Amino acid sequence: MSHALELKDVTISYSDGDSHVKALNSVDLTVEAGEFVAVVGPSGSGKSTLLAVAGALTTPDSGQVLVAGEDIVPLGDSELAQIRRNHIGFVFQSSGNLPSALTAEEQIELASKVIGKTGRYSSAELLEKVGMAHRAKHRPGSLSGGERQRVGIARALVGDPQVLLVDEPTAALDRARSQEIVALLAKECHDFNVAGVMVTHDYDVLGHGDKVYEMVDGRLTPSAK
Ligand SMILES: Nc1ncnc2c1ncn2[C@@H]1O[C@H](COP(=O)(O)OP(=O)(O)OP(=O)(O)O)[C@@H](O)[C@H]1O
Repeated sequence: MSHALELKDVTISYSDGDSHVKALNSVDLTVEAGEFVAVVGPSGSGKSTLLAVAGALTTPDSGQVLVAGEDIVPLGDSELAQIRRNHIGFVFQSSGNLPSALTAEEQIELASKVIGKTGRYSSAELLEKVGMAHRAKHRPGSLSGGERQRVGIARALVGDPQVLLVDEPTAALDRARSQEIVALLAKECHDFNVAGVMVTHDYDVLGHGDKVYEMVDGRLTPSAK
């Protein structure tokens, strides 16, 4: 059986004039279906690069990135776009990028149209799962930061992705809301059988990870919660 997501010996470097940075330095990571992994590290340590590589947005210099058993590194742009549409959901920092004119329900329906499939659950069911059924007709302007994040999570789960990539989900939230949102992310990964990877600065939310890794200067190592 293949793993839902696997990075093997992945390296990517950037040059900027005289300086040369290994944003990812021989990174290995395996995430199983239904597992929620947290990656913590300081600014500039390579966390966003890790998500970009795992999410078929950036091709590494070397190594393998296997999504549902397929190495995506050799693929071209249109095939990578297909991998993103079919297999990967993204949750962003504050879900501030939700179109302001659309209700919560319409946000989910739009995402479904964009990827061209619905998946197991209707938009109403997805909103129910993230505790937002009662706010389905509300637009982002009348939702709190935590509620917007819940809509962002439901939107990322449209179409049954195998991998959920989460970038600093608590950046715009207070402490209590941060705990709720990360607990919800972990629960949805377990319930939807999705391989989740969350990158964060926030040490307080690491307890929700089934596994925790630390990123320092492009190197990923297992860590205690
Ligand atoms: N496109 C790029 N061109 C040049 N350097 C880059 C590029 N992307 C990332 N880097 C460099 O690679 C390193 C890792 O960056 P990355 O954004 O992955 O870190 P991060 O841990 O996500 O940081 P933050 O928490 O501040 O978002 C940094 O030194 C950054 O300056």
